Amino acid sequence: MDYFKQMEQSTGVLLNDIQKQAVLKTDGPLLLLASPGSGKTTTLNMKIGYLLLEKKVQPESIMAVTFSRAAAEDMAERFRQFFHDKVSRPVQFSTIHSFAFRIVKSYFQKKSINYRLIEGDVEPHWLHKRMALQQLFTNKTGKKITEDELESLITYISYVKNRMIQPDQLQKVKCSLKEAKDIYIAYEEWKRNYDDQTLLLDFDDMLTYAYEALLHDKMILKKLQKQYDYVLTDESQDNSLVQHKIVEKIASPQNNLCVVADDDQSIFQWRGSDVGHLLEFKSRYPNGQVLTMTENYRSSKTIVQVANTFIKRNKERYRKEMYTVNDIGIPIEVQSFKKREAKIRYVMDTVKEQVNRKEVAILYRNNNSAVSVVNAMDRLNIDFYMKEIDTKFFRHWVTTDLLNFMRFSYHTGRVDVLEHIYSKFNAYMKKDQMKWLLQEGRGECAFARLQNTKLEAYQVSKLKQAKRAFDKINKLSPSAAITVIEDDLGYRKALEQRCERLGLNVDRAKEILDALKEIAEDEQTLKGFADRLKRLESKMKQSKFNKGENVPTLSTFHRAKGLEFDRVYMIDLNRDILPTKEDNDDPELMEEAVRLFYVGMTRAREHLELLSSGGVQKESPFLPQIKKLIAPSTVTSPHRAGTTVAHEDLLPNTTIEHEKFGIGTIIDVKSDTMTVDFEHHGEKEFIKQFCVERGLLTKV
Ligand SMILES: Nc1ncnc2c1ncn2[C@@H]1O[C@H](COP(=O)(O)OP(=O)(O)OP(=O)(O)O)[C@@H](O)[C@H]1O
Repeated sequence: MDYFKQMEQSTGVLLNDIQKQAVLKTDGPLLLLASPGSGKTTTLNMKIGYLLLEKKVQPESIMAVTFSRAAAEDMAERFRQFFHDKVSRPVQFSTIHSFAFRIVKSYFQKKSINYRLIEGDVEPHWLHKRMALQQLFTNKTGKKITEDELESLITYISYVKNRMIQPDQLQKVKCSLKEAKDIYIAYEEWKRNYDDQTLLLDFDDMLTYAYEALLHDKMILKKLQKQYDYVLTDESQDNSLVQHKIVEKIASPQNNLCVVADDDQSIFQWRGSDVGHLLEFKSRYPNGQVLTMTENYRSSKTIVQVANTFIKRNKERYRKEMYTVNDIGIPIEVQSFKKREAKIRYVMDTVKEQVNRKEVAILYRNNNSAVSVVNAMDRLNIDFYMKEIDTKFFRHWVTTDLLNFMRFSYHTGRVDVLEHIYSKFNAYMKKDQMKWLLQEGRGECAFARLQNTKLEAYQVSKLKQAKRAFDKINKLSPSAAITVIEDDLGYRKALEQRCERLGLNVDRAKEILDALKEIAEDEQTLKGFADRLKRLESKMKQSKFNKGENVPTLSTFHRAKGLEFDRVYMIDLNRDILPTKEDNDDPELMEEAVRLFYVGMTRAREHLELLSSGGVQKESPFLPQIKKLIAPSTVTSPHRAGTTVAHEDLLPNTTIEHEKFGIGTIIDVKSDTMTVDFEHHGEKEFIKQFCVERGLLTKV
């Protein structure tokens, strides 16, 4: 029996003609360009299986790299599912970083270079890249760097190194932090001069040095080239220039290189991925083959058609027409809620109804969005799995400010706390006054003490007002306390001014404030509020242990790449979130925002909901476009002759027609759910109410 037939029997997947061609083309360069859900990862796995089982290639001779550790794990898992009983030794799937690190280690060993990693677990902690950059920023500006600024700086550095930007070109790289270039230069110098014996290395340096090793150490290069007869890379649209070059060096001179990519899913260009290099494949390998896979196996026709038309607004792309033979499915829902809480409540209500919760994903652009969802889920006792655990929200300056306002209200003599907030409320306190208070130390109410000093006329009443406000705060519920902080003490205005002055992202800061208000709503005391924040942080951290459980997945759009779910909720699709203000001003960023939205949509198999809040005027400008694309032909259910099934019709042995799965017989009915045995799709379980409300079933 031929390989493909055997694989169909053991995995249930019969590859299509293009996929088969991609598997059979083992020798020479191949670029496999493909649409979402077209089976890139499936084909790559089948190809590796083919190399092992049919061509009898040793697993150690295959270099299989992917973009992230999570993607490498997913790929290894899928490979295990397909081939666990067929191959004795698995292929190692690794990230390009871990691969590069192996090269660097042998390179440095040969050159007797000591090195220290300054990312990951670093001891002492001040040697960590983040700490070093914070210090270098302070040295340069005399100020403390904010989290947002630090992120911009780190992104700038990654971009420069991954794109192999030469020093004389640095000023051309955009960064919201104007000191970025100077700090980058100082950072490189600090690493070089740290001590004579040791080289400091960050993760991006691994790539730079690995490439240097391949260029300058012929022995290392030859050894790798000899070892790897076949080189395959998945998600290659996210590889940076230096990463592409490393892979290409190792694959040469045989060039048995299979590059799998979808330029429309390239969403890491902001930190240096280089899809342009990929698109010049033919000029690098004139004899190379390019295969295009556009049949989507994952999603309903509705989703495929809308996503396919949406992505065409981008100009910088390979022309592809994604299509599917899947059923039309159910309409895409686009909803805009007045209030964010209402939106979250709506998502929770529908998630609660789901039996198969691991087929549900809640996706968002920013990690901050996750906090409100986690809060709501925890209140409802719904467990979840988080794809990426980012707890920066709990240490963001807005969160810290609010907690400090509350803390200070308990003891207005705590000048050490006041120091962090005195410039963020409307008492117009001066630096000198704060300095004087700090010298005086903790004690009586700071405002009362200031009243005894020489004050500007306008300060007298302002300080009294501030004292009254702080005296009130600790007797209020957290929600009311935040209103006093925002309005009476003018924190919201101060926040806007601070963002304006320091070039910080004001929308991000307001999002955090709004999320904090949401969390505060269900709490009675300020202590309860602070404890709640701790609980949510710990819940998030614990959520990684729910992997594989029957729980919904929470993820950013970025981290959801490569995944698929029956139901996908894309939340917080608001103006200035996707696309952001910066995206609006830059055509390249705008195209990336479009791709990000596209990646989100194409994660859904059947059910896709696009949700925003703040009313239609606040919704993402992508949503009106999507609404236009939801033409009646793509969204309405195919016409069915029978009458819609009502609750009382849902009885065992009744034959029904489902709009997607066709004719079937109800075989089991429980209080909320029922099981239907379909003629062509086997047994499926449904929520009764959902089927009835949506009119998904008709009587036969
Ligand atoms: N020939 C095929 N026949 C039936 N199903 C297939 C076939 N090829 C792939 N699939 C199914 O299609 C779905 C998508 O496949 P896969 O995840 O490999 O796509 P992908 O191109 O890597 O997707 P993305 O780029 O969106 O992450 C999977 O459920 C897979 O089992």
